[in-house]
Amino acid sequence: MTVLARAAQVSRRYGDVLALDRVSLDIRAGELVGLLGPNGAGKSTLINLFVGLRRPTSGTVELLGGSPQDPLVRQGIGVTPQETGLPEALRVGEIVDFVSAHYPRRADKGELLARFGLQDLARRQIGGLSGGQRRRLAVALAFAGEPRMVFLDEPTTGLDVEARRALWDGVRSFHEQGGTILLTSHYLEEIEALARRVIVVGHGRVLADDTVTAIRDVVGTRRVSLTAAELPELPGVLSSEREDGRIHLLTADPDRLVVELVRSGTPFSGLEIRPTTLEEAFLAITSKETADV
Ligand SMILES: Nc1ncnc2c1ncn2[C@@H]1O[C@H](COP(=O)(O)OP(=O)(O)OP(=O)(O)O)[C@@H](O)[C@H]1O
Repeated sequence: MTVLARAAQVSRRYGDVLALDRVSLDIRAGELVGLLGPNGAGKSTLINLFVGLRRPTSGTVELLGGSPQDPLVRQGIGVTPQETGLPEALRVGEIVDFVSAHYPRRADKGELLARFGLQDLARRQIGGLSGGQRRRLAVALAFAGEPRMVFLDEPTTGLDVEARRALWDGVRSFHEQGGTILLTSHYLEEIEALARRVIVVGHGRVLADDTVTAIRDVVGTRRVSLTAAELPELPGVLSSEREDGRIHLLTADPDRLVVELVRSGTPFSGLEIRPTTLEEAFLAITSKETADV
């Protein structure tokens, strides 16, 4: 299938900060892909490279078979950055006309607004919109030029449940008509609602690139921490580390682990079980895979 966006061994530095570290990935036509990762993981940087707002320090980025720096290539994409400032005095319909005028192909204004639940607001000034309505409008504008591919950086931040669903419906309908989308989120739940493929990034690297189901299994791990001199062999331990006299174990089945620990008669204290953060889960598993090789 045609590759619409490709990063090959891409690194990006901001001074001393290595925001992306040799990232390689392909997004093919018709895919809806979620980019998942904690704050500072490098998600926005990757989007900015794909849409031509920044250049890589090393490696190459391709967009629609050309360069993201080429304005003609960029006419084939739509973007909603994390933060947008829209002119307050313009009406909703006017800004849609203004943005569409930059593209050779234009979405039908009525349909576009309806797709994002904004059909009754075409004559409203932007200054009179609620925060959620503004965000939906900013996302709708990414679709104004009938793009082949759309990039959405945290599209639903600050939206309530209803507005989030309206936005998801809009994104889904574009995808059902064959559109390609890359969106970022901090939440697996959000990506799960939309995408099948999820790319997890942390510390500027791709930690996993898999189906949402596979990622969900990994993220479902728990961290069991305790103080003990020695531990016997325990079932289902994905990784273990010692830190300041404490032992931290990662497992998908903490109940079984604790039952076996008690059965073993090993003295321990200070037992704690908590969900792992996405980053912990992936870093532990990736470092385990590397150690196993
Ligand atoms: N213009 C910049 N100047 C200096 N450092 C930057 C700049 N932009 C990003 N960074 C740094 O690069 C790293 C990656 O940032 P990036 O915004 O890509 O992460 P992110 O995954 O999008 O985070 P968030 O979820 O918070 O938006 C961070 O350490 C950030 O501080």
